[in-house]
Amino acid sequence: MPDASPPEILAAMRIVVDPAAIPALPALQQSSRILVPTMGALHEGHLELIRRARTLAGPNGEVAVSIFVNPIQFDRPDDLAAYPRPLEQDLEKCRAEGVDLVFTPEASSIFHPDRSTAVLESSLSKTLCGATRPGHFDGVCTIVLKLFNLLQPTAAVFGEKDYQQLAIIRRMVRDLNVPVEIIAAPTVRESDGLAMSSRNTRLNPTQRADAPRIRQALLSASKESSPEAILATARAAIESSENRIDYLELVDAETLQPVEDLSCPTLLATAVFYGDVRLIDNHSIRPCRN
Ligand SMILES: Nc1ncnc2c1ncn2[C@@H]1O[C@H](COP(=O)(O)OP(=O)(O)OP(=O)(O)O)[C@@H](O)[C@H]1O
Ligand SMILES: CC(C)(CO)[C@@H](O)C(=O)[O-]
Ligand code: BAL
Repeated sequence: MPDASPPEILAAMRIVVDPAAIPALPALQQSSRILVPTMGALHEGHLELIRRARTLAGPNGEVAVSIFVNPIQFDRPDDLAAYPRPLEQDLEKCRAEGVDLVFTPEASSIFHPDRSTAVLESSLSKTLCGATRPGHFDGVCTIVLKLFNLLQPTAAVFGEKDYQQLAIIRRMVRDLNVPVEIIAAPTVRESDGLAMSSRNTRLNPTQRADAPRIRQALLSASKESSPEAILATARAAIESSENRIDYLELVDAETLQPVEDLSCPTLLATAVFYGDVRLIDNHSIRPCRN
């Protein structure tokens, strides 16, 4: 019996707030659901992730986007309070990209008041952002696993701007046998090289004009031939009267531990404060030298 629904209704994007109302993944035709987890305030970086998901899902698969500012991954209450939440604009952007399902729950429906279980990663999360944002990646792993359990995606797309997050999610999926394929997408940048980030909107004009130095510094320093020279060059090029370096490290691209030489693929990674706005960026140094 043919479906009598008009095509515009068939194509409508579903917006789900209540976790209990998440539609099941149809078993036969729509066998894939590709999830893009976000905290909203969507920009071109997110939209590239969504386009990647759309391509992977194909015409019969589903693209799901979660928009949830996850309170348990914030180490500073002021950062959580100031996080931008332009939900209506986000929904319009998702519609324009052909997203099938947006999941945008309330924190109260996600976290039981009496919750006592979390996902803790104990190796990759000890350096870089994990060292300066205590508990951050426990919060990320816990919400991502909950999103996977709720939405049952076949695959999920994450950005390389959050390189450490991507590595930790891959580790979690491996260690806990989570049946979700993890797809990485490259960092999308403004025309002056600044990595797109929802927090960029909180920079004042002077800070915004200064911030591209982060990317320029990582690129120029990576031409140096020793870890010491790379770090010294990057530090000198990032530092300005507008900012404060939270961390700047050269780590093994796989273990995320600091390196003493350049014999393996490495990652030059930094977090930089402009006032109370914290920006991150990284640059992979390949191929192996020495
Ligand atoms: N510039 C970017 N290029 C590619 N992916 C990105 C970019 N910015 C964010 N992402 C990815 O989008 C997903 C959701 O990230 P999130 O919602 O935290 O956005 P964000 O811009 O990183 O915000 P912020 O860093 O201010 O928290 C993550 O997988 C993240 O890596
Ligand atoms: C993966 C994520 C959506 C979990 O809250 C968040 O850490 C982010 O936006 O990168
Ligand atoms: N994309 C990183 C999320 C956070 O800063 O909490």
